[in-house]
Amino acid sequence: MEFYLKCSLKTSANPAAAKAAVETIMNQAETGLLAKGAPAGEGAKIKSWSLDDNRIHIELTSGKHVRVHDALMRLKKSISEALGKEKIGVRGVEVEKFTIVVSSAHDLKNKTIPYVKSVFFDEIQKILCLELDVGEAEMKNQVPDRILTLIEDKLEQGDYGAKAEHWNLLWESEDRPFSYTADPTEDMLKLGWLKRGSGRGQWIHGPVSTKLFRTFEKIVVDEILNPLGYNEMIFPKMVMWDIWKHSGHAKGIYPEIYYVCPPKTRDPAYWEDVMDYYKVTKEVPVELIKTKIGDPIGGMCYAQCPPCWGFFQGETISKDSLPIAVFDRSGTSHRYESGGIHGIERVDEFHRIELVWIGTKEQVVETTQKLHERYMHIFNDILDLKWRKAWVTPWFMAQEGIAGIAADEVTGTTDYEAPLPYRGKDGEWLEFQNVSINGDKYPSGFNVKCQTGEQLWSGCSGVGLERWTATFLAQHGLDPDNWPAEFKKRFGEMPKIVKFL
Ligand SMILES: Nc1ncnc2c1ncn2[C@@H]1O[C@H](COS(=O)(=O)NC(=O)[C@@H](N)CO)[C@@H](O)[C@H]1O
Ligand SMILES: [Zn+2]
Repeated sequence: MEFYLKCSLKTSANPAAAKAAVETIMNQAETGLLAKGAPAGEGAKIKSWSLDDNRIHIELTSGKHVRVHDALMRLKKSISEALGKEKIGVRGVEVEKFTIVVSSAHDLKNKTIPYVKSVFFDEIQKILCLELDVGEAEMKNQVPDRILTLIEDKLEQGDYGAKAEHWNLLWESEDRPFSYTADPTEDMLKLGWLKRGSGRGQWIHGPVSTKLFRTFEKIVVDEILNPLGYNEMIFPKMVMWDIWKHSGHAKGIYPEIYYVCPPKTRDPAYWEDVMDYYKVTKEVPVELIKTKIGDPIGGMCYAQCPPCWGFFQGETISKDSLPIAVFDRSGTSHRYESGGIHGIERVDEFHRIELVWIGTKEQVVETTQKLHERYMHIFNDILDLKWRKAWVTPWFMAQEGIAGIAADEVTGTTDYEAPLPYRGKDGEWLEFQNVSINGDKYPSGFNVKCQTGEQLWSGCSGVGLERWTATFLAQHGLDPDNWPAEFKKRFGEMPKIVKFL
């Protein structure tokens, strides 16, 4: 990897008066200024420098240590001091050429990258040459470093063939016969348990399917949350960009967010023309409305746990408060899912119980283990499911568009999956929930510290109620007489169904 920078420092007057001082700085730089922080001999190098009547021209090269833009800032600081003594000021930096060369087996697919003027792939030398379009501000703000990281991620994604999901079987329950093999959503519609909402991937749950959701929720409360001491919180459901910047979601969830825009003003007079248009035409003037709403402030709840970190952000948590175990079930999550008509197993608006636990690495690993044990009890002894667990790409990496698995063998996501008999013997299994150890990602992302100074870790688990319902009914059918006794007794009486004529 090689960085190259050709630039000049603009001076308020002819720098000739300080030539000797500049010469000394340049001569000592490679063993001093530009070597600091780099392994021996791997600092930045000065390829050339010269003075003219109001500029100091500099050419720099570097490897990945003391990169040329950092090297320039160091030189600029020291030259400014020297020029200052001659009452000459440095008036900024002009970049003539900034290139980064990295070795690469193949070209980049998408070459439009912010602040990148051109991308050239040399097939023979197997190198990728990037020409950047950056100024002093971008160099100070480490934009070249982020561009390099982005390129390395893209090249790696290319190797994985985009999003190759990682999947390793951990455990599978006993096989069991399935007496019911129809699509539960179809039968729920026929029986009037639910109806499609008017929104894409949206459902209206009648009393029966709602009671199913609430029974699953009650099982989670009675079998997990109360016994393990989880306290309920209410996480915000409209998520601001700032949260997703800290959680990492701002790197990759744009294709699936339901965006939220505020009105430009709440003054009714401003909206009168919209109201009049509707009253006269009975049509909502969407084009007109688009001119009257502000920029998106964020989006509807997507991963459910990120907004809870606003509660801990910037704090130091006392040792005796750890481990923290909380959950949220205060509202819906929204994802602009893939097209096509799905049953309730894949919806745009869904209901999830999100568990979050925070502590030292040991506490988080122990809490996670206890959770897996409780889920094992629920799925085997109460819901009597056929199901399995698999170690997969951590959910937070997948949501940042990164494939592969986490660095250490502890951080990662366990997907809970079940077969849906109506999909047939080789049908795709459905992920009905997951449990993740998220490592230090969120405490670091939100700057949350522990009184003892140990690195905080966290975990989370998303219980999808549509997914539990789809799985449970797909395997047991809609007739309560065929439901496992342990579930049936918790469900109780079937609610009165609204009859449509
Ligand atoms: N489109 C969807 N429809 C129904 N349920 C969904 C949908 N997307 C996710 N879920 C539910 O939410 C669970 C967790 O979603 S996840 O993206 O895998 N993981 C996260 O977002 C983590 N924050 C844990 O919730 C899934 O296992 C599933 O049960
Ligand atoms: Zn989560």
